[in-house]
Amino acid sequence: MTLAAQTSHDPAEPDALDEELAAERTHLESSRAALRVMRERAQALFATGDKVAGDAYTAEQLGRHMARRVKELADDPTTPLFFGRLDFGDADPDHAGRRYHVGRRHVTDEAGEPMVLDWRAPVSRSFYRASARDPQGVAVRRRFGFSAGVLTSFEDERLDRGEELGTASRILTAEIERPRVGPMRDIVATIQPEQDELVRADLADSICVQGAPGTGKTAVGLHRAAYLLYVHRERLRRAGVLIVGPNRAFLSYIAAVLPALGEVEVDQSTVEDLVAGVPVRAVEDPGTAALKHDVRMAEVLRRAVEVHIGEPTEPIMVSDGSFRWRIGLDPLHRVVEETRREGLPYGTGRERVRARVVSLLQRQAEARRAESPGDAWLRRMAKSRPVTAFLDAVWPALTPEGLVHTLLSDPAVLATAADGLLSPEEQALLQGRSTGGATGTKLGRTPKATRWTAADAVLIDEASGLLERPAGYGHVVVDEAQDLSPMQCRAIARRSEHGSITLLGDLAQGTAPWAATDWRETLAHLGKPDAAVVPLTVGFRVPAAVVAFANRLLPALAVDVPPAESLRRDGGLDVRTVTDLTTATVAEVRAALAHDGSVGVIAADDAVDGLRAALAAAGVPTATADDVGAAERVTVVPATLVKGLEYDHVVVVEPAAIVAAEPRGLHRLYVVLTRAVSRLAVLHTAPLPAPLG
Ligand SMILES: Nc1ncnc2c1ncn2[C@@H]1O[C@H](COP(=O)(O)OP(=O)(O)OP(=O)(O)O)[C@@H](O)[C@H]1O
Repeated sequence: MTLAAQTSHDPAEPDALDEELAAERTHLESSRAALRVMRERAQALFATGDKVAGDAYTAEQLGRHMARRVKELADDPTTPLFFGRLDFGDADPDHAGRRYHVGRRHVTDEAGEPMVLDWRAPVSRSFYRASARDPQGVAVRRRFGFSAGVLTSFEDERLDRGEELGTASRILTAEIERPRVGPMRDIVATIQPEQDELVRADLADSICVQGAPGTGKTAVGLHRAAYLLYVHRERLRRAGVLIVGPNRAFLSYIAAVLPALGEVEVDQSTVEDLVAGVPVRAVEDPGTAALKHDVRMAEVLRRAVEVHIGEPTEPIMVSDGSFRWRIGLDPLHRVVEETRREGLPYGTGRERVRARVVSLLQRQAEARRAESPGDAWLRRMAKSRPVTAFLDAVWPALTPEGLVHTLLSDPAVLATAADGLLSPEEQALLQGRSTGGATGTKLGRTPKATRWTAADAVLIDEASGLLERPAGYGHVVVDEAQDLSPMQCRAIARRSEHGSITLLGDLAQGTAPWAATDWRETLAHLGKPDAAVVPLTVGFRVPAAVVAFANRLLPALAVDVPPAESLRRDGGLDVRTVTDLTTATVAEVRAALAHDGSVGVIAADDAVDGLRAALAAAGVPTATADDVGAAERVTVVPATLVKGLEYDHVVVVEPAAIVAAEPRGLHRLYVVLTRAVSRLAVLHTAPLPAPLG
């Protein structure tokens, strides 16, 4: 094997370079050995954990902690332990003359000296941000090139001599142009300065990233999660971090990134799963769904809850066996009114009323007996029949399903709650009176017997938030956020009320009927109206020629987004009229398989099965989009599932059919055309949609 050692600006003797490379390899080997020792120690502690811990609870806590620690210290032989090095100059006050290797996690030797610094450590920031203009004390920045875990090259920038490569770095270029296979990988080695600024934003800051396809939004979101977990370990471990993605195929595509960065405890969910309080067993017409996702429904639901709070009509008389106690109407009015004014979630309010009633009883008992009744007495009174009957009259217990069930089934209840908010036609639509109940919610006599739709689940989640506040996350990353409905935003807002969010999206890729056209509105629904909207404009995925082709659609998409510039000058675009789509697809896939990398065939949803069958018949096995670990190199993906994914070679089959399949079909086509990493082939029999023709 030849060692392709290279420096960019400092041609030195090849022998010296080989020596340097050899030294770096030695450092890599000893770092790996040190990591092994760290892991073995953790494992040993894990094994003896229950012997050293005092009690079962401590043992379990310790066991869990050690299990996590062992996982965090896993070493993947195919990913390099470090990817960069910083040599500080003599003048730096803190790090004068020091040299640090920067990698995926801290590795220390037996004496506790650092061998590799975590990329998230404060010093490592200079690896991403130092420049010739602002060297931040760094004399030399070195980047390493790897192939299958073997260190093959390095590239130096002498920042102290004003040298800087920026995006001209050969190692960056190689990483970007690398043929893609399998799931998404981390980008720690090549995070760009403007991305790093977002990754390292303060935990308190909510931010919204508007970026064209392939500008690294998903990558930024995942790395920010990893960064925040590093800096605020304890707090975020308690509060939790959540990643929200558009569908399960996408989540499985990104699932390996955080574990590769040593972060194994992050929740990942689709919005649908986040609000899955009830099973979804019915499908809805788009019009009714859009109405249920409309933000006015939040107010309808709030009112529907509020009408349950009534006025006390009779005093409470309750006996404890020895005495009969009485609470008159006036104090009961005051209790209800005071609690109502506090604006608590309804369920919490009910318990607050109960507690206040009990404390009125307690005061009477104290006055009579000159001593305070015990806890058992208080509990008994709280659960006594007269107290519960009073609560049921003025503040009845509600369930979210019950509430939505009534709203969808009882015209009078809906009319009251929706008065001035929804037109009579809209109310009829909600209750399936205008569609004859052909699609949509299949109402049963009870909530349990009802077959709910996905939009019902969103309403039920809203109702549930009105009754009880859900446990929130410390930080939530929301990907493909342009497709969130106002009601879905509110579901996320409830879960991030006391935390911050990273919102990632591209208005041009909005395909939902309620897709955002202005980030400010989305942010307002998310409860973060003041979050900064930051653009990302450098594309790392799609070759320039393909971007130019896809961008012809932009004027027709009616969104105001900054155009992106592709870093990739390579790549190929081939748009062809064919006579038979199936035959042409099979031939195109065969040709693509001659190259390295993944092949994605993207077609209108209803064409997918046919294409898979044709490919199978031609001896080309294919995988489905949610099976990222599949051995097959070819995936056939329905257009509606391809958002956020990428393939090395993309074959788009019949764009006109993709556009015709849905109201925002042109936006969908824009998504579809921007999935290619190296080559895009567009095969069509029908004329191309107008903007492309
Ligand atoms: N700094 C970087 N260095 C190397 N690769 C990068 C960098 N930033 C992004 N990439 C790569 O570019 C590709 C696109 O990134 P990503 O999927 O995060 O983009 P996106 O903006 O979320 O795209 P989309 O809008 O299509 O969902 C990925 O393969 C990612 O690894």
